[in-house]
Amino acid sequence: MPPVQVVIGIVVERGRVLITRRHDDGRHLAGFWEFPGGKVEPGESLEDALRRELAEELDIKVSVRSTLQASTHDYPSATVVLHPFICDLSAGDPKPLASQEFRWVTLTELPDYQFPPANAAWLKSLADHLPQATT
Ligand SMILES: Nc1nc2c([nH]c(=O)n2[C@H]2C[C@H](O)[C@@H](COP(=O)(O)OP(=O)(O)OP(=O)(O)O)O2)c(=O)[nH]1
Ligand SMILES: [Mg+2]
Repeated sequence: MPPVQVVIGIVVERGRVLITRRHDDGRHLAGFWEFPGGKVEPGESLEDALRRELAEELDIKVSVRSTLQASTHDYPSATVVLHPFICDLSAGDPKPLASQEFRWVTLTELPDYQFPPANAAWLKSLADHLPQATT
């Protein structure tokens, strides 16, 4: 199977980042915290996929500031390539349309949340890429 391309939004607002919690439904990574996003559909650009996912999952619009290097992780079920985008919130108040809950957290608080193994490669160095102090 070819790798699954996944876009994720690291939405920054007033020194905090937006994280969402996956449903406790027994599916892949159930209950883990993550950054909103999802799988890129055929024919879609990465940025179009990001806008679609953030609209579908949270009813928000974002403007992209920068991207982080893509990272690849092998899960037992599939290989996933994560494409992280650092964004500003440009419109809307987040609603947890596809997750159990969302939170705005500082980078200092981020280690208190359990993220999927694929995020570990870059999560610790996230501060180096963010626009302002988020502690
Ligand atoms: N959204 C998101 N997915 C992540 C992160 N880290 C990570 O390993 N993943 C994995 C989990 C999934 O195997 C894969 C795709 O994410 P997803 O479940 O959000 O995909 P989707 O929104 O298209 O949802 P679905 O239609 O498959 O239910 O990426 C992350 O920080 N955010
Ligand atoms: Mg998703």
